[in-house]
Amino acid sequence: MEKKAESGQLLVLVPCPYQGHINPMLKLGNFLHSKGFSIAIVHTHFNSPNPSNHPEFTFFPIPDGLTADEISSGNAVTIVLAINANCKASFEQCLTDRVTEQELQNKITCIIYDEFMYFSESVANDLNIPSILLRTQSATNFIARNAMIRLHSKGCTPFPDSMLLNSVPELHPLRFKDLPIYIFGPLENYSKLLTNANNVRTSSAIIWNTLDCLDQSSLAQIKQQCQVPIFSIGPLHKFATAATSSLLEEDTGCVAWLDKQSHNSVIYVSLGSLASISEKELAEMAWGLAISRQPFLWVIRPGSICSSDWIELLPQGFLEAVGERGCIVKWAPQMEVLSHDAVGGFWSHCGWNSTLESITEGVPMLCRPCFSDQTVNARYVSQVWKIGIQLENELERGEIERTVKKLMVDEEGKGMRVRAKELKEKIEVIMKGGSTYHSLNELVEFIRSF
Ligand SMILES: O=c1ccn([C@@H]2O[C@H](COP(=O)(O)OP(=O)(O)O[C@H]3O[C@H](CO)[C@@H](O)[C@H](O)[C@H]3O)[C@@H](O)[C@H]2O)c(=O)[nH]1
Repeated sequence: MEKKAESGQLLVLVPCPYQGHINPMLKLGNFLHSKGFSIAIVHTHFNSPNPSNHPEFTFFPIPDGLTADEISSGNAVTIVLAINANCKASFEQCLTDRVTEQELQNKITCIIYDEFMYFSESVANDLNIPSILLRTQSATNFIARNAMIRLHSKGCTPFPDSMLLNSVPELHPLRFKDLPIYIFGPLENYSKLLTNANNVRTSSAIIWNTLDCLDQSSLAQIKQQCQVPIFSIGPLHKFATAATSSLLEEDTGCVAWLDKQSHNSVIYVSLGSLASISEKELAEMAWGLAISRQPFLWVIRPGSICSSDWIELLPQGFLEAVGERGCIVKWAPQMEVLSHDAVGGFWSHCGWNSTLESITEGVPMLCRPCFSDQTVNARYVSQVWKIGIQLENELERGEIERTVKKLMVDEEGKGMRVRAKELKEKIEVIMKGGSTYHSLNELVEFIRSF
């Protein structure tokens, strides 16, 4: 019989306050809670998840010291650097005063923190508590971003146009244009953030939201060089309860619209929680979808086109042209959407969560990466797993129309759908008795041994 965690074993989880990071951390919390651990979530005031959706956790907000200017800049790298500079004292105080008091002076077994909340590691050290870090992007991206940091420190960035399509030595099939960068601020800041997140000084282990069958050679390479155990336990979203950790309200009306569409006919379009597009790109996307004549469900997040009145920015005549064939929402219940029988393709920015969620539902992808690890993921979707097509050029309606048809209707897309279903089935087996299953069990034993 499985050994339960000792009563009162308390884990403190510190998510990075962005949707793509909150989701995997809270799902990790769900999993560990199911194994008998008590879970406390320490989070910044900025972008805090809704505690009432997670009655099984205790939430502890901490002041983050962010200024109104930093928040309104929308620059995630600046904001995360500021949180790391500001939060050490408030986190330490929260642990010594509130968490232990609330949990009746129970000892904190371990702090599990997002790699980008690296201030947590020094707090853990000060208080003599073991710590583990969670990485929410692929292992291949980890190697690619280290290559980018090295090239940047040698003064090779930005890469000249003539280099962009060349392969990066030893990183095949990645090209220089696929190396992760952040486009909304100086590369210097992004490189600093990644370098800090890379430095695992005293943490006891790394939890990685990935799995061997997608990331095998990169994981093997990293494990060889790493001093601490690595638990590759992805895809974490599969261990979720029904509870949502969405920061925006999900529009469930789109599921009723999907119910009326035929099998595999709908292309779902979403660029995640951070990426944005210009008005011109919005117009090209709109007309590309319109002339493809394919039903579509499109998430246009408020603020993603530099305006909250996004519906007014849609080109004139577009809504009339598509009529009932299109459904537009501000935020969707994405996992429910991807598992819907009507959804046959996913136009995605290729954030790692969206990529994993699409793969585990066997949905082929139209990839349009924007920044960070998305370029690496898109390249792997199209060139390694061969379950998608990448839109590489400037967005243009004719090319969008052709690519949507290629994915949704043509033989090429059918082949991708078959491979996507095969990959989905392979992952199901891995989760039931393969590498993910074993890593999860090993992780639980590892934490219980503290
Ligand atoms: O309408 C929507 C759109 C998205 N989601 C969810 O939001 C998450 C989005 O995560 P992700 O696809 O990873 O994209 P980002 O929000 O852009 O995530 C950031 O964090 C990721 C993990 O580190 C990185 O891979 C990305 O590049 C980075 O931009 C996913 O779980 C989606 O299911 C919804 O629930 N509803």
